Parts: sequence; C-alpha cells; structure tokens
Amino acid sequence: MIEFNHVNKTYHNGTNALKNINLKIEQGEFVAVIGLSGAGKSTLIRCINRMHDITSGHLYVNHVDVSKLKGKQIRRFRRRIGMIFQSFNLVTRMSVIKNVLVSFVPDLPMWRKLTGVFTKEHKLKALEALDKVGILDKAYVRVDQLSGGQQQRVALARTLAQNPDILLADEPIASLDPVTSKLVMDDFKTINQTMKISVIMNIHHVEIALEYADRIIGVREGEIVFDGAADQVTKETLDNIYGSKSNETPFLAEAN
Ligand SMILES: Nc1ncnc2c1ncn2[C@@H]1O[C@H](COP(=O)(O)OP(=O)(O)OP(=O)(O)O)[C@@H](O)[C@H]1O
Repeated sequence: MIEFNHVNKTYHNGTNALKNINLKIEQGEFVAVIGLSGAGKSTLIRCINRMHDITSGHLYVNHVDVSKLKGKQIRRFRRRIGMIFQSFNLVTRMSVIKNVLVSFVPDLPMWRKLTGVFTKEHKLKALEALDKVGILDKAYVRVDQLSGGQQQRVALARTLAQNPDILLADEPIASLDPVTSKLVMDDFKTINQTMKISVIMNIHHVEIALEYADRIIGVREGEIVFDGAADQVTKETLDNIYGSKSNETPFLAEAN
C-alpha cells in the first residue's frame, strides 16, 4: 500500500509542486494521474520511489516511512518499485537480453553490469520476462534495431525481472504512435491483472487513461482535485482538472 499523509513538496526554487496530498493506493490498483503540464504529476510519482524528497508530511510504501530511508536502504527499497520512463532508458547499442539482465545487479556501475557474467538462472528469468511482454524472439537483437513500442516493452521486461510490487510509469506512451501506445497499455494491464502489480501512471492521453485505469487522480496546481473510479469521470470533472483549457484539448472531446 502507498499512503500520502499531508504531503507537501517545495523545490529549491520555491515552487510548491505538491500541496497537502492525502492518498491511499492499495496493492494491485491501476491508477492514472492526469492533469495539465506542470500540475505536479511527475513530482507525485517520483516521491513514491524517493527520486524526489518530500518537504513535509509522511509518505509510506508498504508501511515503510520513505523519508527515513538512507543510502543502501533506498537502493534496496527501489528494487521493489519499477520505473518506466517516456525515453525507455535503455542502452541501445546492447542486446535486448543484456538490457534485461542488468536488473539483476542493481548495485553495480553500468559498465560492470554490461560486461558482467550472468548465471543460467538469470538468463532464464530474463527470457521469461521478455516472453511476458511478447518479445522473446528479439532477445538477441540490438535495442537500436527495435521500434519505440518494442523498446518500451524491453524496459517493461527489465522492470518485471526485478519482481516489483509497484510499477511507476512517467508518460510511458508519450513518444509512441496511437496503435503502439495501445499495445504497450495492454501489456501494463496484463501485468497489473495477472501479477497483481500496482501500476501508477502519469499520462497525458485522457481517453487512454479512462480506458485502462481503474482509478483516476486529477491533479491541478499541486492539489488533488479528483480521486475516483474511471467510470465516474465526467466532462465537469475534466473541466475542473484542466480548467478552461479542457475544451481546447482534442483528446478530451471523446470523453463522455
Ligand atoms: N527539479 C525541479 N526544480 C524546480 N521546480 C521543478 C522541478 N521539477 C518540477 N518543477 C516544477 O514543479 C511543478 C510541477 O512539475 P511536474 O514536473 O511535477 O509537473 P507535471 O504535471 O508532471 O508536468 P508535465 O506533464 O509537463 O511533465 C512545475 O511548476 C515545475 O516547473
């Protein structure tokens, strides 16, 4: 479970990115965080795995007080929380399987990871993770020979190999075409449903958020202005989250 208790986040330049956030996310939920650019979505997600420190309040992940973690504890804590980025974060000159294998040696520097010798068991686990996202046949292909959607699936497989409880995804489909985006979202959904991994995703495509997520959190100027089931989201909800800009945004036209 993830629990925010009166959480505030102020950056060094004085930007108040999160204001009194109170939130509980149970294990296995699929949550989409939506809102305008600059609303605080990334900050919200990145506080969960301590990529950002909160300024005040309490943030618990599986009853661990995240702010109290130090050094090695943070690295160990992050192993159970996968993170997927818009830019995939892969080593593109290397094979797909090597990119997945690095997840087994999280504490080594990247050069040691990539030159490291891996056990047969690690290789089998990596292949299994690739199979789960449907790209087993690409295991020995260089990443730079794959499409964007396939690269995002490699990133997903690398995260799955870590055996996470939680998957944080920061705009995972922002650089993908609509068809590929759906395929990647299908993977997230399957992973969420079959492995009971919580998915917390920051996403700009509202219609996709409503289609795939069970729960929608609407953020506006650092505050949660909506928190409810995807099927409860109305045009008024979106107007409240996006303000007057909602009418100008084409992807909102399909909602409701
Ligand atoms: N490292 C930082 N230092 C200072 N201010 C920051 C930093 N990161 C984000 N901010 C500010 O905090 C606020 C929230 O930013 P955040 O990136 O969380 O928004 P977002 O909703 O994810 O936006 P986008 O959809 O454009 O990624 C914005 O005003 C932003 O300018």
